[in-house]
Amino acid sequence: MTIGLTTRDLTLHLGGVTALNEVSLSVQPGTVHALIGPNGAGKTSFFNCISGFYRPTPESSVTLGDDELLRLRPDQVAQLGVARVFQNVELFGRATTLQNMMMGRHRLMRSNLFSDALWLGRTRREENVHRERVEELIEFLEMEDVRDTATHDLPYGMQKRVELGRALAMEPRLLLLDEPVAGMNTEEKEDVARFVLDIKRLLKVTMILIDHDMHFVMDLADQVSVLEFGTLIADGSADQVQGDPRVIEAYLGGSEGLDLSIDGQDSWVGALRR
Ligand SMILES: Nc1ncnc2c1ncn2[C@@H]1O[C@H](COP(=O)(O)OP(=O)(O)OP(=O)(O)O)[C@@H](O)[C@H]1O
Repeated sequence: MTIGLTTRDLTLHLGGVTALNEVSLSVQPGTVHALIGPNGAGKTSFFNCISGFYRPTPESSVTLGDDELLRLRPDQVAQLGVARVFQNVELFGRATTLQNMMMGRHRLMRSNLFSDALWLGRTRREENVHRERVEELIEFLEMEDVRDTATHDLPYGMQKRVELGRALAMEPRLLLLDEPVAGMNTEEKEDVARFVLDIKRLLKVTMILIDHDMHFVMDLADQVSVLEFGTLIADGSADQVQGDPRVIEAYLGGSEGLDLSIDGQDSWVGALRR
């Protein structure tokens, strides 16, 4: 079932800094929801709160469907179907694409070492089912050519794709994408954009996306939330947010500009959508 996420008064103190200040927002089921903001705005902190790595104030609430996520451990949050693709590559480099993706099936595997010893047959059957699912995902992400390649031998863009595959292998209900196209060339970005649209359309997974590439974000996101100094300053469609004076000020007032110019041309993700 497609599921949404709601935060109420999400507040996080880190040392002397209020990294998140009463952030209340709703991520609609089956949508791509972007979270943007200048450096230090609180985006990564937001993900860390959802994932169970950080402890927000007791008044805060984060619900996934009917489940309250706060006060759960990261492994318990993962069990509820929240998967995350991290900013840095976090693969087992000597393991192959297939092996790395099989690790994503861990939360879905019922067998453990003890039952393995007693029920070899069942374990083998279970392993086959997981293997089949991973093979389907390898096809979905067009990685057949590299399925048996050690991931440290793959180009950066392909390593990121394996990570996406491992997260999808968890059969998540919510996928957190932390700067998925940082450091990628245009072609690699186009691939990621295409896969994000396919994940939404075909797998119907709800996604929250953090990225500094505004073309990528604005073209993909159904809804955009903007943070500044831990406070939610705008929330709406890409068009609404881009025209919001507070958002423009937040970016232009900082060291980085919000570069939304597309050189008079249609954007590349826009072209993909047609
Ligand atoms: N471990 C920490 N201890 C103390 N302060 C922290 C810690 N991590 C982050 N902060 C502070 O919390 C605030 C929010 O940081 P966060 O990393 O969430 O921002 P961000 O929007 O993800 O930034 P970026 O775009 O640079 O990744 C910043 O002021 C940051 O300096």
